[in-house]
Amino acid sequence: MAKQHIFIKNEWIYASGNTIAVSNPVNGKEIGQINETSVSQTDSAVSAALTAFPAWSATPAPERARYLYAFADLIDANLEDLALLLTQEQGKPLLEARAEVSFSSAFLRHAAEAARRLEGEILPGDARDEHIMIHRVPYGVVAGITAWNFPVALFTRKVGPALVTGNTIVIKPHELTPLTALVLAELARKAGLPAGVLNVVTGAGRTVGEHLVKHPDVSLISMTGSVRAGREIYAAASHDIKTIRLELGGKAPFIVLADADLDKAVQAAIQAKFVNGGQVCTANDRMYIEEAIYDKFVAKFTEAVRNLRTGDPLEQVDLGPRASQPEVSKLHAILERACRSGAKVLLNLNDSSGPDPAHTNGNWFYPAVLEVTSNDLEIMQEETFGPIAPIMKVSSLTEAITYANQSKYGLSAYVFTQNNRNIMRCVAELQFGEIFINRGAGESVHAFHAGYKLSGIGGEDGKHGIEGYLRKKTLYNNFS
Ligand SMILES: NC(=O)C1=CN([C@@H]2O[C@H](COP(=O)(O)OP(=O)(O)OC[C@H]3O[C@@H](n4cnc5c(N)ncnc54)[C@H](O)[C@@H]3O)[C@@H](O)[C@H]2O)C=CC1
Ligand SMILES: O=C(O)[C@@H](O)[C@@H]1OC[C@H](O)[C@H]1O
Repeated sequence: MAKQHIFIKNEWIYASGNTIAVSNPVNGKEIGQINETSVSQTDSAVSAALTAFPAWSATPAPERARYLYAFADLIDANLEDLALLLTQEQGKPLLEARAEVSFSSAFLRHAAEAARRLEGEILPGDARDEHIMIHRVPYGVVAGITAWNFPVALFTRKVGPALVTGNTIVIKPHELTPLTALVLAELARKAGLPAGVLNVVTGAGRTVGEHLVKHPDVSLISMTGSVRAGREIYAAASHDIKTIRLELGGKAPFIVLADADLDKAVQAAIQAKFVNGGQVCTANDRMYIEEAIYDKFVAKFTEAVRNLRTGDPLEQVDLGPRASQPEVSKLHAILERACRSGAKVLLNLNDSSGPDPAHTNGNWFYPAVLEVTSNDLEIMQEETFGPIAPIMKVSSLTEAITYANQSKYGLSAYVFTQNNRNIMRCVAELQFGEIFINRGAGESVHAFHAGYKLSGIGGEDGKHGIEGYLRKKTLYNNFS
C-alpha cells in the first residue's frame, strides 16, 4: 500500500490530486501524505462499486458475512499496529485507540450476524389467488463519509451494514485522519473481498466528498460529521432525491439529581466529558446538578479534573492533543467568549499547564471547568467538541429537563437518579434519541444510535441500522 494511493477495485492507484500532509497532533510532525482523488478517479471508484454490485448483491448473505468475519479477524490480528497509527494520526490515548479498534471489529461481526435476518414478508392478497411479497433489497452503491474523531470505528460502522445487505461502497475518510482507512482497505483486500465491493478515496469534503455525494450512480449516502457538512450533503443529495443517513453533532445534557450515587455520577461525568478528549458527539457537554448536592458535586468533579493527565497519548495519560490546530483555536475562543458572557472559571488547566517542551508544536488544549447561571450562553447551546465542562445549578428535575430540551441538538443525554419515577419521566420528556441512565458514554453495537433535531437523520447500529441499508420492493403475485 504505497503513499498517496487510493483503493479502487482491490488495486492501489496513485491519486492524481494535490498532496495533503497528515501530521501527528502531538508535535505537528508529518507522518504521511494523501493526495486528493481526482474527479475521474472518484468516478472510477463509483464505477467499480457499480460494476461489482450485481454479483455482490446476488451473493448469498451468509457468504457475504464470511468476508466480514474474515475482515474482522484481520483487524483483531493487526490491532496494535492499527491502534498505534490511529493514535499517531488522531491523537487519542493508545488505550482508547486499542478500544476503538476492538469496537470496529465488533461492528463488522454484528453486521455479519445479521446475514440470516434479512427478512421479507408475505401477505395475503385482497384478490383471490394473489400473494403480496415485500422484499428487502440493497440500494446499490453507498457513499460512506466519516469524521476524524473515530476514523476506524466509523469506517466499519458503515462498511459492515452496507456490505452484509448486498450494497457496495465507496468510503471517504476525513482528510485529517485518512491513513487508518487505507490500512483497513488493505485488510479488507486480504480478507478476500471481491474487487469493487469496497473502495476508498481520499481528499477534502467540499471537493471529493461533494462529487461523491452528487454522483448519479451513488444511491445512498451515510455520513458522520458536523452539522455544517451534514447540511451541505443534504442539499447536494436533494437534486437526485437520494437517500441519506446523517450522524451529526450533539450537545448532551448531564443531569444529576439529589438522590444520585454521587461518586458514580462524578466518575461518569468525567468519563463522558473527557473520553477522546471530549471529541465525541455524545460527550457530556453541559451539566445540570440539583442544588442539594451542587456544592459537593462541583468540588468532587473539579478535583477529579485537576488530576487529569494531558500529554503524549503513547504514555499513561487521560487526554491527548486536539486533532488539529483549528480545534485548539476554536476552544480558546469558546472559553474566552464564555468568560466574557458571565461564566465563572472554577478551573482552567490552560493557565497552569504549558505544553511539555517535547510537544511545543502540538495541538494542546487543557481541561477547564466553568460555572454558569444562564442556559442561553453559547457554551450551553453550541457543541464544544472539547474538554470544557460547564456546570449549572437546577432546582428540580423539571427545571433540568426544561433546560436540557432547550437545544437545537437531540442526540444523547445522561441522567443520574435512583428514583424510577424520575427515570420514566426522563424517557417521556427528554427530546433525545439516546438516553444513558446512571452510566457514562459508549454505545453498544446492537443498540441504535440516532439523533433528533440537528443531530441527524436515519441512525446507525443494531437491527435498525442494518435496515437502513435496505429498501423495500413490493410484489403482487397473482396466480389465478
Ligand atoms: N453524531 C455522530 O455520531 C458524530 C458527529 N460528529 C460531529 O462532527 C464534527 C466534527 O467532526 P468533523 O469530521 O470535523 O466534521 P466535518 O463535518 O468537517 O467532516 C466530516 C466528513 O464530511 C466530509 N465533508 C465535509 N464537508 C462536506 C461536503 N460539503 N460534502 C461532502 N462531504 C463533506 C469531510 O471531508 C469528512 O469526511 C462535530 O460537530 C461532531 O459532533 C463527529 C463524529 C460522530
Ligand atoms: O460518533 C461518535 O462520536 C460516537 O458515536 C462514537 O463513534 C464511535 C464510538 O464508538 C462512539 O462512541
